Amino acid sequence: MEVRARAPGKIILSGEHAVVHGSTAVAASIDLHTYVSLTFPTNSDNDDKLWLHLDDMALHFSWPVGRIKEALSEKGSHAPSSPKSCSAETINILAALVEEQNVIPEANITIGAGVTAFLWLYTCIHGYKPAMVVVASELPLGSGLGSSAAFSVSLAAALLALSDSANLDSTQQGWLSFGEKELELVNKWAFEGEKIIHGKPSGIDNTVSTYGNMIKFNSGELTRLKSNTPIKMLITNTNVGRNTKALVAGVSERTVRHPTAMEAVFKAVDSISNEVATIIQSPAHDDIAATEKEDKLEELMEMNQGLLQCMGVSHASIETVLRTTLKYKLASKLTGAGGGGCVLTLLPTQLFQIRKS
Ligand SMILES: Nc1ncnc2c1ncn2[C@@H]1O[C@H](COP(=O)(O)OP(=O)(O)O)[C@@H](O)[C@H]1O
Ligand SMILES: C[C@@](O)(CCOP(=O)(O)O)CC(=O)O
Ligand SMILES: [Mg+2]
Repeated sequence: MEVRARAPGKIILSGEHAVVHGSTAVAASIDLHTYVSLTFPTNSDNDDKLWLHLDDMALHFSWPVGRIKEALSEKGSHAPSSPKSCSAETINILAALVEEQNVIPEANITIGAGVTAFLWLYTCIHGYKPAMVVVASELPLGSGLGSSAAFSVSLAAALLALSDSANLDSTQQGWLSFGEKELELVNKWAFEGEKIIHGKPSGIDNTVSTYGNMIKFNSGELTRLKSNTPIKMLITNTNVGRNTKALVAGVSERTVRHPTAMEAVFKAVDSISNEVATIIQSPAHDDIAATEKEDKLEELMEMNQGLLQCMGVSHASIETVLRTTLKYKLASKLTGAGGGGCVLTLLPTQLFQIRKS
């Protein structure tokens, strides 16, 4: 039997990093996904391996399930309905299982964290059962568009769909529908995956990837946002690679060095995010109101970008995009962890009419 799941990436409109320290943030899912297929071999296949194929990178892993069991010994736990954190000791054991495969090139070494997260989610949800898992993604990895969360959410969804504890309704054309309880479980497991990849995630990325649409997020609480006017954002990828875990740790270190100043920065970001959420949800009945709304959002994006610079997560490549878009009077901010990665630019609806006059 095969099950397939997909989960979207995201953009953060306001509040990245500060959200890790308790501030509010606003995020929206995007139409780029990570896809996971899970197949259990039939008895006649006589296969005792757990296979993982990362199609985009042409990386193929396979572990005899007995080898995983032996390495984890009593540390493994098979409890699909009780999401559990992976201890530092178990992360090391799983990372060693990944490393001994010797398939990840030095240049892509950060992929190891994703594969470690895979082994944790798989063994917790399915124990030591042979299976084949294939992953493919439309998202650029390590660019701020939440590939780590889309990976964790799509994986958790596929694994839970075929677990004993799943109680999913079949809808038309063979699709399974996840109810509120199941979505909550997917989100919790995905958060455990994100912890292995990010170190200290806020949970916003896995939450928006699980529930979709636009959300306001604060300390694990999500509020769904409804925008009644479209907001267009251009996403520019600087193509400068970076690692979320290192950037999040850098902000925490700065916070330890300058607690009072950083507290003020996080408080300002919190106000900005709440204002962004209010503006997004406010009605705009005509072009003038829509333009006013966009002007306010542009100003808040610039303010948020300034505060991200205070946190030390901007980058020369991001500044280049900011300067370039400013030439056209367009406002931009980094999105995700920064340090390279992607930049958002608001594209006003009246762009062409306004700029011409
Ligand atoms: N399709 C995938 N296959 C394996 N690992 C993945 C995949 N997508 C994401 N990851 C993991 O997530 C990491 C990138 O996450 P991160 O640094 O948080 O950036 P972002 O989430 O913005 O893309 C990768 O280095 C890898 O460990
Ligand atoms: C920096 C942060 O706010 C977002 C990270 O997003 P990404 O992994 O760069 O897509 C971290 C988090 O909230 O977990
Ligand atoms: Mg990430």
